[in-house]
Amino acid sequence: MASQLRLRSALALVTGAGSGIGRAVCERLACEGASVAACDLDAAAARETVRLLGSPESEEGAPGGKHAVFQADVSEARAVGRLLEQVQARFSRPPSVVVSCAGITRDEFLLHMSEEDWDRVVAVNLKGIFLVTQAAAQALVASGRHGSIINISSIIGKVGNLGQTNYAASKAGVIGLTQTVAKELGRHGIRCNSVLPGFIATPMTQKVPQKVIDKVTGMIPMGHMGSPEDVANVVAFLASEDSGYITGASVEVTGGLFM
Ligand SMILES: CCCCCCCCCCCCCC(=O)CC(=O)SCCNC(=O)CCNC(=O)[C@H](O)C(C)(C)COP(=O)(O)OP(=O)(O)OC[C@H]1O[C@@H](n2cnc3c(N)ncnc32)[C@H](O)[C@@H]1OP(=O)(O)O
Ligand SMILES: NC(=O)C1=CN([C@@H]2O[C@H](COP(=O)(O)OP(=O)(O)OC[C@H]3O[C@@H](n4cnc5c(N)ncnc54)[C@H](O)[C@@H]3O)[C@@H](O)[C@H]2O)C=CC1
Repeated sequence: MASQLRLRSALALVTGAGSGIGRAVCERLACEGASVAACDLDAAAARETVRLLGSPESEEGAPGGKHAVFQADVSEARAVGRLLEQVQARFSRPPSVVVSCAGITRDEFLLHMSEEDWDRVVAVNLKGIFLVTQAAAQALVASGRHGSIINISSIIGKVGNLGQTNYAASKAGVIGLTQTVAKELGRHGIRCNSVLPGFIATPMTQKVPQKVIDKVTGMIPMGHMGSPEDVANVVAFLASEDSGYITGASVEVTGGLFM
């Protein structure tokens, strides 16, 4: 019962909030009492997420509501700077929980991958997390507040994957970034951890060829794909004081895939 409101004093910024894992994270953190700043490139999708959060004060655009919607491209420095300014203006404080879920794939074998597809995936998945983490950390340190930063990497960042040189590199980079941030910010009471999901049923994996889905599902010790809620459960733990002595960790949520 205690875990149900362990985030009642938290303001959580979630990027990629408009779909899949990010939407599930928003729902779980709100369920545990957090106010949610739901950010996405797709503002309409983020608005739908906030609508789903259901508290009466979360009516879209309700001034002073418990939750709020923000639109930003996390790969753009100016957009991320504006995002943190807008969140602090709306809630009068920096987010104490920051969950970077925004991410894309542009899959292709190395021999045929375009520079553009390399650049875009790294810009969103890695540079985006750098920009959001830096802006949020600067605000927290300036205010003397503690915080928990959770970056969504992937098991692919650990083991690689056919057709994903760009994605694998970006997700491996997230792990290294997270460990370094943990080293630098621990003395400020700011924790930083990575979550490495496996094969999770979201719009992102719906694009995977069925023959590949069939191959990988048979490799998962638990025998099935994971759900966005499986990831959100772990994010909520890392966001809360129940993980208060955990930082720099990479937590795999994979059903045992590639353990
Ligand atoms: C030995 C089985 C190992 C299976 C491992 C699968 C790993 C997947 C777990 C992912 C967990 C985390 C996921 C995540 O973080 C979120 C995502 O990134 S979801 C997207 C994941 N993307 C992929 O896995 C890439 C899938 N492949 C493709 O999209 C296309 O193949 C690609 C665009 C790269 C190339 O298309 P095309 O030129 O049309 O070639 P084919 O599709 O016909 O493929 C040729 C051949 O290669 C096999 N193959 C392709 N990708 C994979 C792969 N990832 N793992 C294993 N095998 C792959 C494909 O089945 C074909 O085999 P044939 O025997 O020749 O039919
Ligand atoms: N689905 C899976 O199997 C796995 C997903 N992940 C990671 O989890 C995170 C969430 O993935 P899913 O929910 O599956 O994907 P999704 O495609 O359902 O959601 C991604 C969200 O990010 C948003 N987004 C994309 N580019 C953006 C940008 N530049 N700025 C702001 N928002 C942007 C999209 O609009 C979308 O709402 C991603 O980082 C992904 O790499 C990691 C491992 C496995």
